[in-house]
Formats: sequence, structure tokens, C-alpha cells
Amino acid sequence: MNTTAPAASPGIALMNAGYSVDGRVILSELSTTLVEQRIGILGRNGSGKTSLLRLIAGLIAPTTGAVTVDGLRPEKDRREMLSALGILFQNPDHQIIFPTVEEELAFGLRQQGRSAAEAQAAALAALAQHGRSHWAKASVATLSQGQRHFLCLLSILVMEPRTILLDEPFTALDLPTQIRLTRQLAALPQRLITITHDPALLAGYDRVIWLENGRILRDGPAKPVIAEYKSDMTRLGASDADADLPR
Ligand SMILES: Nc1ncnc2c1ncn2[C@@H]1O[C@H](COP(=O)(O)OP(=O)(O)OP(=O)(O)O)[C@@H](O)[C@H]1O
Repeated sequence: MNTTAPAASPGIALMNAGYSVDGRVILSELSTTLVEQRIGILGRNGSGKTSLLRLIAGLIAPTTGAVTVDGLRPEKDRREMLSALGILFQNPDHQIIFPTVEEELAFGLRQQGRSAAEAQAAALAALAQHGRSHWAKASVATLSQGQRHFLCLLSILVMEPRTILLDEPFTALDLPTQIRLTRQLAALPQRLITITHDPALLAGYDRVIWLENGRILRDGPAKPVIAEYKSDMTRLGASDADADLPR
């Protein structure tokens, strides 16, 4: 998809990084370094996945410890972070802010300090590279959900970040779009960190981290971590825990 390999990235470091709100621990103090090419963050609803994404992205600051992304402080080094980390959010409508495809693609490049002419040229080149030159002047509102998702991915790729963070990348996408996107993502030279509750997305990954209650429950190669996660989720699903909700 993007044939230029980005410069080597030293990785993401969590150093006793924790996050609490009003005394409630959302993420307990996490310490690890993310350096592998394909990393999955796996966990069920409420386990802390989105909070971890927000911490790495600098959208929230850790309440204990620190996070660095290629040596940068995500909540402070905003401009340098654009070349270090790109985030594909679950819902493209939370990401897209411009009315036309061309403007949307040019925006990140302008933020990186490129001139208007350079940004426009790079946006058009990216569309041509993916056989979508005819999208340039199109209104974003005329694109389907899957097309908007792809536009968001293109907007990240034109900035050539060293790591891409994907938040439940296939929610709301139909099967052909999922298959296409899987193929496109697999071909990327960047480090990918995929956050999901669905272990199927992480098959073949170098490393899977299983989050539970804001803690790392398991961390290792995809196969054994996914096998244990699936068996635990099946056991939980077989119980009638929901029956305990107050009436
Ligand atoms: N700002 C906040 N204030 C209070 N509680 C919060 C806040 N942010 C997250 N939480 C709580 O922390 C827990 C983890 O939330 P988080 O959204 O990170 O989980 P998740 O694994 O992404 O869940 P899901 O798969 O359902 O999106 C949840 O119980 C959530 O309600």
C-alpha cells in the first residue's frame, strides 16, 4: 500500500504509567515496551483498551508514571508526534473534519509543516497511487462508511507515521471491506498496534497483550494468549452473570 518504509522507530515505553479518575483506577501502573511490528491489545468491554489508546496518543495524561513514543512525550510534543504515531479511530466521523477528500488528506500534512502546495500535491499523489484520483474533489458526505474509513487510513499514511494505532478497525465494515482492509494493513511497513475485543484480528501477530481490569493479564506470542483468552471468554459467556443485574 505505502511502499516507503518509515524511518526505524525505537518504540513506545510505558513506565509505571497509570490512569485514575476521581480515585478510581482505570489503568493500574503499566510497565512495558512496545517494539514488535504487529502488536495486539486484547480485552473485553471495560478492560481499559480505549484508555490505553488515549494514553499512548496523548489525549489523556498519565496520573502516575510516564509514556514515551519514540522518545517523545505524547501529551506535549504534538507536532513531532504526527510523524511518530497515526491513529485510525473506530468511527471515521470522529476523525474527518473537512468537507472534501482533498482537503482532509492535506490537513495532516499542513500540520506537519508542509506548504499548501506540497500538501495538495502529496494528497493527489496518494489518491493516484490508490486508484482514487476521482475522489479528490468529492464531498466526504458522498462516501460510504467503508470509503470514509479508507480515507482516514490514507490520511494517516500520507503523513508516514512510524507506528499506526488501530482502534477496533473493522467495526461497521462489511465483509469485502474488512478483507480488503486486512490485506492493505498486512502489507504496511509500519508498526501496527491493534486494539480489539476480537482475537480473530490478531492471528499471526508477533505479540498480544491481554488487558483485564486495567492490568496486563497475559503478554506473549499471539497463539497461546489468544487460546487462553478464547477459553476464558467462552467460560464467562456460559455463565449467567447478567442475571445478577439489579431488577
Ligand atoms: N473519564 C472516565 N471517567 C470515569 N470512568 C472512566 C473514564 N474513562 C474510562 N472509564 C471507565 O474505565 C473502564 C475502562 O474503560 P475503557 O473505555 O478504557 O475500556 P474498553 O476496554 O475500551 O471498553 P470497550 O471495549 O467497551 O470500549 C470502564 O469501566 C469505563 O467506564
